Amino acid sequence: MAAKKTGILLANLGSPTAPTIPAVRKFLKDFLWDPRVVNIPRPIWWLVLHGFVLPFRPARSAKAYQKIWTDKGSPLIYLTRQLSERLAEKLQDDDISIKYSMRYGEPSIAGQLKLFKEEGVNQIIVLPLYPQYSSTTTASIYDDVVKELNQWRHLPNLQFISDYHQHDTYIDAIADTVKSSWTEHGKNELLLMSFHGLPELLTKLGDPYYRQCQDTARLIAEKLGLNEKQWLLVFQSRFGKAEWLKPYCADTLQKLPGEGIKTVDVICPGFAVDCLETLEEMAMENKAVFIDAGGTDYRYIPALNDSGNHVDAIVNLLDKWI
Ligand SMILES: C=CC1=C(C)c2cc3[nH]c(cc4nc(cc5[nH]c(cc1n2)c(C)c5CCC(=O)O)C(CCC(=O)O)=C4C)c(C)c3C=C
Ligand SMILES: [Fe+2]
Ligand SMILES: [Fe+2]
Repeated sequence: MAAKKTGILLANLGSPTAPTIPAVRKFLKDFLWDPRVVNIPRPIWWLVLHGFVLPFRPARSAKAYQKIWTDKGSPLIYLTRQLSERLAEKLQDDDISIKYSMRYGEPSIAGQLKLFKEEGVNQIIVLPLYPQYSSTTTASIYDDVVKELNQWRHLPNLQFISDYHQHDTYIDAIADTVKSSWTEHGKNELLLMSFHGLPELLTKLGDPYYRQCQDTARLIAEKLGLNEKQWLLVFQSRFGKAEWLKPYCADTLQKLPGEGIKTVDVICPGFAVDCLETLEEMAMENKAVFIDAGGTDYRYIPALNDSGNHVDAIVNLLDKWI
């Protein structure tokens, strides 16, 4: 019998290959054509996407990507890669192969699964780097995994981690980042917990994302001993004209100084690693909204990224299978 060999596949969203208009257009075309992300009848959505979104949005998004792009490329991609490297260093096991992948772009999920096959892996654990499950993100990774495995004759054991929104070590790790910030810089009046938004309709159709964000936020607040006046859950990154989950982050930041809250700490617990949505939208754009409205201190606390706490949380999460 072949020795047990486990493949751990971290999966994240993906980024354009460069912060340029053509590269961003290619990325958005791939991402926004996914029916899990936008579930509008195909002919109608094709016309809207090609007539209104792809001619205009890439210029705006490319500008935003330029502000956060680094020598190592997109933060989302290099931080996911570094996280997988730290995880391999921590596990130090020849029977475990760790790879990272992107749902849109490279390295692709299909390509990394094929490499596992060549390595003789007979157990695969897929960990989407989305603590809260959404049909738009987590399920799309599942679709991509299954699309590849559908072509295999000999299927491995497969474990798909659909969420970890209330996992102890993940909650502890986030709470620790907040405590470290408080120790280093002092505690602001309010802890704002911002999650990526989602069309409201999806919750009505059974997507558990909204409830899972509420659970995560409450658990973090409890862990930090905050009363209900000391924290707030908001949703960022609205896209398009439909109603999305509320309260909207930017509207809230606009109002807070007028209500007497002039200093905020900000975390984004739904993002495993920093990316466009945290580094540009939260740490730059929304900071300006708050300061322009009369706020005096806005502190964005980074995502878990490739920290030891994050690696420990993932090892703990995978413990049952490795
Ligand atoms: C209908 C549109 C979108 C849905 C639904 C959506 C859900 C969703 N997205 C994330 C995580 C990320 N999104 C990121 C970027 C991004 N998201 C959308 C649109 C939807 N997201 C767009 C158009 C973009 C691109 C940037 C822009 O033009 O504004 C990213 C960052 C990618 C990067 O390269 O850094 C992440 C991460 C979640 C978790 C989610 C549902 C819960
Ligand atoms: Fe998004
Ligand atoms: Fe955004």
